Amino acid sequence: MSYTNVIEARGLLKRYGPQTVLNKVDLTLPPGAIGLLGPNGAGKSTFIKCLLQLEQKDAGSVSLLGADIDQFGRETRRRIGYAPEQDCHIPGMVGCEYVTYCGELSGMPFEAARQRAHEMLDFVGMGQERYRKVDTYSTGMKQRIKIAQALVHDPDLVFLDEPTNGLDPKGQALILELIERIWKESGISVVLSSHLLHDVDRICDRIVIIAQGQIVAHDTLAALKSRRRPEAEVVVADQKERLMNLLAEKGWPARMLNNGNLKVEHGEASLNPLISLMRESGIVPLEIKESPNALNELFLQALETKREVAL
Ligand SMILES: Nc1ncnc2c1ncn2[C@@H]1O[C@H](COP(=O)(O)OP(=O)(O)OP(=O)(O)O)[C@@H](O)[C@H]1O
Repeated sequence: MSYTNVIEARGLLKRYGPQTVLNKVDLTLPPGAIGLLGPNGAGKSTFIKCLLQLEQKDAGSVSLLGADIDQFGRETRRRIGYAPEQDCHIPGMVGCEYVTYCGELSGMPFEAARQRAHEMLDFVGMGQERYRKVDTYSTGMKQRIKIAQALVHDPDLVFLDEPTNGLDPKGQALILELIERIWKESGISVVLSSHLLHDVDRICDRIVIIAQGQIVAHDTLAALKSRRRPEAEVVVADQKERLMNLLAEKGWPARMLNNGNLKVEHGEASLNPLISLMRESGIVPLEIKESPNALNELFLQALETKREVAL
């Protein structure tokens, strides 16, 4: 089946008891490296599980790779890989046996599955450890073997749920490098779920921010990074009241932040008019900071929403 979008969700609703975890999510995603970003408990894993029919949705429709999951769920799953957030290995099994077995579960004949398993274990950088029981692996190795099993059947789309969890910065960087290659070198679309902005910022070309079961932002990384609110934070040592008055005369709303700095909605394409105003008035700024790009700002807002709900 041909497709333009790898994921299309319409009105996706999921409740656990009284809690609405996905609140009528609408989302259309073309092929690519997609970052699903949100604070802990935002609903990322539940979203992935509902798409993969590991959890039953309460309402809405979903198409993956152009096929409605309610009609073609089983067939579609063969073309999709999944590395869950939790450990998913089979206790007592050796690494290469386990990945081979996952290939067979996806319908591959044993020989083909074994060959492809070794290729994927090479890809994720597993050496002789592949002949050891997975139970003895370090966290980094377990994350890598989860990626190998998700790719063994050569899917068109792969979901990686928090694949950098529990890793030190070096381990995180290694995993992110691997994930970047999945899309760039193999053309397999990747949905990378993370609560870390840095993860998705580095390697995803499209970002979805989810908070409290709702999509709060969805755009290309480039668009989110270039979108800036015409605001600035001004640090001045004195004359704050005078500056506030000058800004009000100019028609630029300003407010004093808790740290004593002034937040100015200057509405201009650059900081130059604000700098000129201050220079002409003889007020010397210690620093003028542009507002963060939309990606940072939206993610901070998502974190903030989460915190407010927790209080
Ligand atoms: N099986 C379940 N039964 C009841 N509540 C659940 C279940 N699974 C998840 N939840 C709740 O649904 C909400 C969303 O959880 P989910 O795991 O989807 O979030 P997440 O964004 O993946 O978070 P994290 O980054 O911590 O993995 C949370 O409040 C969680 O407690």
